[in-house]
Amino acid sequence: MAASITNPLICGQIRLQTRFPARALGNSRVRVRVGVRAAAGPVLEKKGAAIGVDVVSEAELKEKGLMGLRKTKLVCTVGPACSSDEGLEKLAIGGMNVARLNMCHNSREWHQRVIRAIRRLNQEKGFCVAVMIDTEGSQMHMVGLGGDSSVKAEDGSMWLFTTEKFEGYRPCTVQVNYEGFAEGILVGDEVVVDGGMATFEVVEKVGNDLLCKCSDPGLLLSRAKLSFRRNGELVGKSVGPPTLSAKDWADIEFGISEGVDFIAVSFVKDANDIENLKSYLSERSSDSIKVLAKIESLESLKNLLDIIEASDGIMVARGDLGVEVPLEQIPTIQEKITLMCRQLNKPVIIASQLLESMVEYPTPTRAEVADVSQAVRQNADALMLSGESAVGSYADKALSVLRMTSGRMELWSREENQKNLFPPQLAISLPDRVTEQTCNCAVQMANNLGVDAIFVYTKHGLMASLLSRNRPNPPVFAFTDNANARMAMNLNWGIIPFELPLSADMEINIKNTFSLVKKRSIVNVGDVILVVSDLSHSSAVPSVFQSIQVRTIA
Ligand SMILES: Nc1ncnc2c1ncn2[C@@H]1O[C@H](COP(=O)(O)OP(=O)(O)O)[C@@H](O)[C@H]1O
Ligand SMILES: C=C(OP(=O)(O)O)C(=O)O
Ligand SMILES: [K+]
Ligand SMILES: [Mg+2]
Repeated sequence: MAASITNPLICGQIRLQTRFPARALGNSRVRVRVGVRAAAGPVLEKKGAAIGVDVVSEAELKEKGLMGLRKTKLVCTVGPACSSDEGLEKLAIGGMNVARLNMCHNSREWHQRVIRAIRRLNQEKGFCVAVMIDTEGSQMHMVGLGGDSSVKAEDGSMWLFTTEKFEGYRPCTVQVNYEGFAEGILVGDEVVVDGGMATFEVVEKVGNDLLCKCSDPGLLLSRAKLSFRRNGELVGKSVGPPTLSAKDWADIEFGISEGVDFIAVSFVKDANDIENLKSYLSERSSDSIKVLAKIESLESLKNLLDIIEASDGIMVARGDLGVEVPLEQIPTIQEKITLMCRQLNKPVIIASQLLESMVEYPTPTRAEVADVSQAVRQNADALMLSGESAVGSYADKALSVLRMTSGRMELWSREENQKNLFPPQLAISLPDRVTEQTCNCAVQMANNLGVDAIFVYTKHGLMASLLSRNRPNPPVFAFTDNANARMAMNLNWGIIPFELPLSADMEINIKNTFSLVKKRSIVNVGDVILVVSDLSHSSAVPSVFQSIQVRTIA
């Protein structure tokens, strides 16, 4: 590995000394406005093709400069409120990096139309929106209440939990969706409804059913979630349906055939759930699809480290998580998961209720903006909208609130980032450790020198993600010749992916990309670029030659 600084004289110019400190703090050329230009978005011209960068990043760059580029990625759930071609285009213009399709809702034909519309927009208009499907997941839950939206369970009342199927409502009887729900359950165990809305004690096993006494009264909502506790501890995996149901597998098959970029797995229990899906994708030659684990159950919290290691990324699914654990624990769990993901170099999405009030209202609450800011401050890779974009009337505004709020917090955080430059060592083998160290040092150098951008040439996005992991001040432009890698990088903090043919000769790549980005005024003469690569350095030296170089756009 060689860390060579090309042309130190150019980089050491006085110009840099006077100009850089301000820039390193983001003061120069950066305008993060809180006003809303959101709904309309920037003026876009479709010319992304030759250099393989999306029109939205390019427009943002022209408007705000290199240091003003947004780092936090945005995921939008597509539902009836935004699924038209116009609705999707508005979200794309507004900065949606990933479209999420929740397979709980709507038909496969409906989802297929949306996926194809997104692909068409990407192709015809130069966006780069990745597609994520989110499995329904099989959870143990109540089945209907015969039309009632809720029923009250009184203290001491006796209830039958049964798998018998019937129409309508029978007093004090709860239908359960999963046949084997009572297997392994003992008299004295507790049935917990919606994480504690109401609790029952098992008094008798009657065939496959459970006779229970209400020990903590409360409301039962239709489709309320059921779990079991023994001596205060959750009763584990052997009880309840498998993580991926037959319908989920059919949805995954659909995702493979539509060539989606991400599959988010609901109610993951342990690393096996993820490993099974990944090996299936591999057998189907679809291992370019990234598998995200949704952390939304107590069980997943118990196996957190293994799950994160097994997956390609994590979603902190606060909606269901908040049903399983006391709400006051969610903020610390979120922070812990976010930190672990960064240490293990996996992108993390913070999801659910970020701007919940915007499902109905055109402005967020102060508390919601604070919650969004906190997630950005924690350095989450991505933020997600659910109902705000799927069914709300203000999808574009909600997206713009995410955009503006994250931009503002990123700017403020930049100064502080300097203090967190050294994450723990990750790799064990020497070659991997070299890559990791190269990226750590590169970011330290980039921040200290206050360079204008980091350029990385990457086959699968690994080096780009290792740079992103260090949360550098300047943007990371990741050049890849792999379309899947480009889409996957849509979830990585601070990376702007470019897709274009790469040569085995690094010098050619550097010359080519420098000239292309200059021609498009993405960078200007005099801009200082830190270049990182692990592609072979020259055709005369075919072996991998990792290097960090600092070059000036001439
Ligand atoms: N494809 C869809 N079709 C209809 N409604 C949807 C769709 N996707 C999401 N929604 C609605 O948007 C809301 C929020 O989305 P999400 O958080 O993904 O779902 P849920 O709350 O059901 O887990 C849900 O209440 C759901 O009704
Ligand atoms: C994102 C979540 O999952 P879903 O919307 O599928 O319930 C959640 O529970 O927060
Ligand atoms: K889901
Ligand atoms: Mg959920």
